[in-house]
Amino acid sequence: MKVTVVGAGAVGASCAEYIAMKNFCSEVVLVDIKEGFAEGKAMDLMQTASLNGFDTKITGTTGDYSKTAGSHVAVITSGIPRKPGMTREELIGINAGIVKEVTQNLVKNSPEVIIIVVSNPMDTMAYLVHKTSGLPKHKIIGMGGALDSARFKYRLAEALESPISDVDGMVIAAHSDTGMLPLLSKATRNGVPVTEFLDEEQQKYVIEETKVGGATLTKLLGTSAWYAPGAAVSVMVQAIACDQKKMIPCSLMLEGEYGQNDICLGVPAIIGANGVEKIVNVTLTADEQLKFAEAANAVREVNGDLKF
Ligand SMILES: NC(=O)c1ccc[n+]([C@@H]2O[C@H](COP(=O)([O-])OP(=O)(O)OC[C@H]3O[C@@H](n4cnc5c(N)ncnc54)[C@H](O)[C@@H]3O)[C@@H](O)[C@H]2O)c1
Repeated sequence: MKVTVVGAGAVGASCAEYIAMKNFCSEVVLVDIKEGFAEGKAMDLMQTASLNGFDTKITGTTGDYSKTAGSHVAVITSGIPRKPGMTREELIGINAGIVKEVTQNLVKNSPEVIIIVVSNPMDTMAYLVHKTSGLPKHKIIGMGGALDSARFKYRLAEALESPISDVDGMVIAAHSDTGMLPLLSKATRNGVPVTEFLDEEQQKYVIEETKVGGATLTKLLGTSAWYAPGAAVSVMVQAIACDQKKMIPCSLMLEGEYGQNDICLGVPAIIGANGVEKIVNVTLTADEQLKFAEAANAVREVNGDLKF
């Protein structure tokens, strides 16, 4: 299995590192526009191979997409990250051009590729890839829900004073500070609804801290986070590479599911060798349905700024 990661910055390199450490891919190609940067990151990572015990071959290239030919999966992390105080939506002007160009280069060299979109504003960038790549819809997957769900579980475990492995939960809808929908009604500790353990104030805290999870880190770090985003992507790549049929919330093109059409939004899906094997319909409460629809309206407005 050959995987390309475009953008050898913070998220791209972290993603390549986690993929290699899990040792399920034969090759990871890093691509960046900055001269020598991807080559340098690849060499540094390869020098951890004997220390960390992996056999995945990592190479780097400055914009030579012929080196990516025959990739099964490609991850797009190229673009600018947000600075403290910025929303993800403010990145659209620069990132849309980058994502469109990168997509064309990837598809030209790997016509069968499955693309995982990470660059922000992610739901809109995933929509852009649908509109410009010519790939079937099951081969375009936006990464947001996997990360946001991990942040939700972190906050749940904190409030429950429990180990994270006791906790399960999922975040759907938009990958934005206001449009995220942590499904508290379905979150559990060892199968018991968390609502049995947490009072209303604790529940509100978990939801609000989950939604601003990225902004909290951006304020602390001066740029957006990379470890958890990289790990989240690696879980998705592994689900495809190993045909795991894992249920992961991803930003997918909706055609009637959850009452929406012609929009990419986070919904639970089965991820396997074909990319998206199936979108899973879960029953939402009336309040969750309303919030999902509001998130869709906001993403649609951002999509309106795209020029194809
Ligand atoms: N979806 C998510 O959950 C999530 C999480 C974290 C970050 N992000 C987004 O991922 C993107 C990357 O974040 P980062 O922290 O790694 O940023 P970064 O600045 O560390 O890395 C981005 C890299 O992209 C490269 N690049 C720019 N234009 C390119 C092009 N045309 N071709 C190839 N490479 C190009 C840059 O040279 C840079 O090395 C940002 O848009 C960020 O907002 C998304």
